[in-house]
Order: sequence, then C-alpha cells, then structure tokens
Amino acid sequence: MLVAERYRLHGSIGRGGMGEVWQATDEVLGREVAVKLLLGDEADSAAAARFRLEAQTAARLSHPYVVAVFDFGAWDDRFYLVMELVEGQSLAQELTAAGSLGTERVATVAAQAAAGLAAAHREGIVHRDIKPGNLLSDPQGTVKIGDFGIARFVDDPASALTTAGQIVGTSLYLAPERALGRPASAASDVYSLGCVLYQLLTGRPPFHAESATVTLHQHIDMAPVPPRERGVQLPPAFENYLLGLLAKQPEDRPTAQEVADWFGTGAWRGLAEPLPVASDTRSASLSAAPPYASRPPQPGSAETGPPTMYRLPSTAPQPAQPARSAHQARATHGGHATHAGHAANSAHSAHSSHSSSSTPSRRARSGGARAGAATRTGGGVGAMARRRPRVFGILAGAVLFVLAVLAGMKMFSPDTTATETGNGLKDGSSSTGPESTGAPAAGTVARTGAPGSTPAPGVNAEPPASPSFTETAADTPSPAETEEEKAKEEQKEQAPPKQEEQPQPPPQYGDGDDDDDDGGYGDD
Ligand SMILES: Nc1ncnc2c1ncn2[C@@H]1O[C@H](COP(=O)(O)OP(=O)(O)OP(=O)(O)O)[C@@H](O)[C@H]1O
Repeated sequence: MLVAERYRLHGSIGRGGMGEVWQATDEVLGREVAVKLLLGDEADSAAAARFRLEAQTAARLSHPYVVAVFDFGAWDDRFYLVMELVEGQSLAQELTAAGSLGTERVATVAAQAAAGLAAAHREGIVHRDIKPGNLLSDPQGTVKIGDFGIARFVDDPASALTTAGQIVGTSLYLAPERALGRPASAASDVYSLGCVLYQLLTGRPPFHAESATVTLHQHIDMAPVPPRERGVQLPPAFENYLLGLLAKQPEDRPTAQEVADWFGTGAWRGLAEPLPVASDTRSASLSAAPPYASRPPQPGSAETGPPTMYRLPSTAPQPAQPARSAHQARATHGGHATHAGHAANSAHSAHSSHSSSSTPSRRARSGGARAGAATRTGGGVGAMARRRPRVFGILAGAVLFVLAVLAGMKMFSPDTTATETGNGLKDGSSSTGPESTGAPAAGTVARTGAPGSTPAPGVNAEPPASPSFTETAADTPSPAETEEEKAKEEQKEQAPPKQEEQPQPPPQYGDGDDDDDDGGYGDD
C-alpha cells in the first residue's frame, strides 16, 4: 500500500486506541519510517482532532528522546501520521518479557524519558499519557517518548480535547489532581513517569485496584508502598526520590528536568540523597535531632563522596525537593496508614543514613573550618572553652574552689593557730591581723576543717600551704605577737598544762586525721 503516493507500508507494527502503526518506506527520501493510520470513521471529529493535534504537537518537538514526527495529512479519507521509526520495542513489551527491570536500566529510562518530557514541557506541551507502551526503546536501549496523541498545549485551553468529566489517560498512571478532575500539568507527567518507573522496578504499578474508580481513589488517598518493601533491591536514594515523583501535590514533585539531571548524574546510586528543607513541618521535627554539622561525615555522602549535583550552583536542580515532596505528600495526605508509615520510615531512614544535602555539607565543612581556625589561632583557654565548654566549666569551677579555700585558710588560719597550739605554726597568718577578731573566727575554721566534716577533703587538700605559713611565721614575727603572747600567758594560767606542752610540728595540720591534732579544733 502506498500512502499519499510516498509512504509504502510493509507491515503492521501494532494497533492502539487511535490507529494502527505500520512500518513503511519514505520513497521520496529513501528512509524507513513508521506510519500511523487513523482508525474508524473520519466523521469522528474528536478522534480526527486528536490525531491532528498529535501531529502538530509532536512536530514541534525535536529531541533525541522524543519520537520525531515527519509528516501529517489526509489520504483516502483517513488521516496519517509519519514518524521516526523506532526499531525496538516499547517498555511495555520489555516489561512483559522481563517481569521487571534492573535499577541501572530503570535509572537510564528515568533520565532519558524525563529529559524528553522536559523538552516538551519547555515547549508548553504536556504529554498526558505517559505509560510503558508510549516509551519506545531502540536497539541501543535509548528511550523515546511517542504518542503525543492526547497531548495538548498547556497554555491553550481551547485545545483541550476532553469533554467535561471525561478523563483521557490510563488510570494506572493518572496523577491525583487529574483523578480529581483538575487540569493536567507538567507535574502530572512527572507523576505518571514515577508510576512507570515504579512498575518497571517492581513489575506492578503503585496502584492497581479491581476497578479504575478504586485505582483513582488510591492515587488520591493512598501512599505508595516503597519498592524495597516489595522486595526490590534499590538504593535508598533511588527509592526516596522515586517516592518524591509520586507526591500527591503537583508542586511537591520535582520537575522533569530535575529528574533527568538527578538520574543523569548517578545520584540514584545512593552516593547522595536529598534532605528535608527546614521549612517543612516534618523536616523541622527531624531537625530537632543533632545538627548536621555535628554529625561525622557519612561514607559516600557529599562530604566524602565524589561530587554530585548537590554541589552544583543554584542553576542546578534542587536536590532537597524530592525528599521534601515525599515528606509533605505523606504528611499532608496521610493516605493508607500503613503505607504512609512505611514511606515515612523509609524516607527517615534514608535521611538518617545520608547526610549529603548541600546545606548540611556546607555547614559541616564551614563548622570544621571554624574549629580548625580556632585551633590554629593558638588553641588557648578561649579556644578550649569554645570547643569543650563543659570540661572548661568543670576545670574553672575546681580552680575557683581551690582558690576560695586557700583564701579562707589565709584569712582564718592565724586564729586557728593561736587557738589551736600557740606554737607559732600559723604565725604568718596571725600576723595579718585577723586575730584581732578573736577566737570565734578561729573556732569557725577549726570546725569546718575538722576531719569527718563535709569540707574536710577540701581542707585536707591544702597541706602544701602549711609549710609556707610556717616559714613565713618563723621569719616575720608580727607586732601582734606581743598581744598574742599576753593572751597565751593568760590562757596558760587557765588552760591545763597538757595543752601548753604540745609543740606540734607543721605536718599535723595537714594530716587532718590525727585525732590529737584535730582534737584541738574539735575542742574549740
Ligand atoms: N514510531 C514508532 N516506531 C515504532 N513503533 C511504534 C512507533 N509508534 C508506535 N509504535 C508501536 O506501535 C504500536 C501502536 O502504537 P500506538 O501509539 O498507536 O498505540 P498505543 O500507544 O499502544 O495505544 P494508544 O494509542 O491507545 O495510546 C505500539 O506497539 C507501539 O510500540
């Protein structure tokens, strides 16, 4: 069959909802092409309009991951569409043959399909029917998006081809907002792509109920079961990001370009992972955990691992968005309690095992730099106080305590000496004059310094001061000695001879546990 006197049809490739696709030869240009012939009655204006729009839409796109459209027209009362021939199979066929695809393959599909979608979105075109059957794979495995048959221009409401209440698209991949009857958007395509990727990984779409209506409700209300809970060996980063594509709110999903970049840079391998944004409610609660800067760098994280997209400038895709999306989606929509819990736990565990967001990384690095600077600039008391405030506080308190005790000894020891022994042991202290306050002060010191009392350990820690007191006393007789001696003589007259005959060597003060020595304090 020669179509439009140019395209010779060789054989049917397959049949879809709008037409049958044939392998053909363009006899003018001498190349192989695919020709789609519109099925049914040309009088079906809606189908004809859709077919025409597919041609016009696809013709605007020129991208390696989008099936190219070469020609469009009417022939023998039928419309035809001439496309780039993709000599491979659709991902639906690939999936049927394999059951499920490996992470490496799915990541490639994600990067390429998302790149093709991003190109369409830049043109203001939404595909609206992303599904495995519309993702074609050539012999090299390169993915190309085909069948823009129900696509429409985002900014052209008049081009909408669906009547009120009618939803075009497959329920298995339909975004929640579309299930609610809201307009399709670029984010709707991202959601559908997320469903496809999920199915490629697990062998089944995230939502699949006994009826399309129930499936649509699941898209709206139910959180998807994390693929790893379905037995898929998947890097946590991949899973977390994929769940972000399935966020219930369109604005919580990454853009197609971000998805393309994220998978294209290999971030899905788990070398890096998005972290929640502080403004996120759930993330804020997570942020109550120890600050990122205090965490040691995680193996494979941005701190230690190879560069990732997170280190790109602000023009790079925002890495935190998918994780935030997953959190927000589950937080705001709840959905199936069990699944929501699984998803949240998965995201949380992924977050806790990866600390590679650019912000935390920068914080950690800058924090480390500050610490290093402090060390380099002297490592003195100030630096120590900053680095180990608690230890510094304890040491400072101990020093202050010792100083206070020494000061107390210095103040009160003359009286104790005078009262205690009268042997000149504490003359140095008595020379300072406190003795004028008389025995009461000495008595106070004696009691607080007595062995067995609470402060005893502190007093016992002071012996090193005693010899110095002794030496000072020996060398510098005080003018107060005269009065002191007089007082001693008066005491001699009243005190038992036994006390007068007690010349005590200096160590007795420091021993503390000598009953005889302390006996004098106790008596006082
Ligand atoms: N450019 C192409 N090159 C090679 N095969 C193609 C091409 N376009 C479509 N096909 C194949 O032709 C078959 C029919 O495709 P078509 O797009 O018409 O239907 P569909 O996408 O399966 O269903 P629907 O149109 O309802 O979405 C599919 O197997 C598809 O893989």
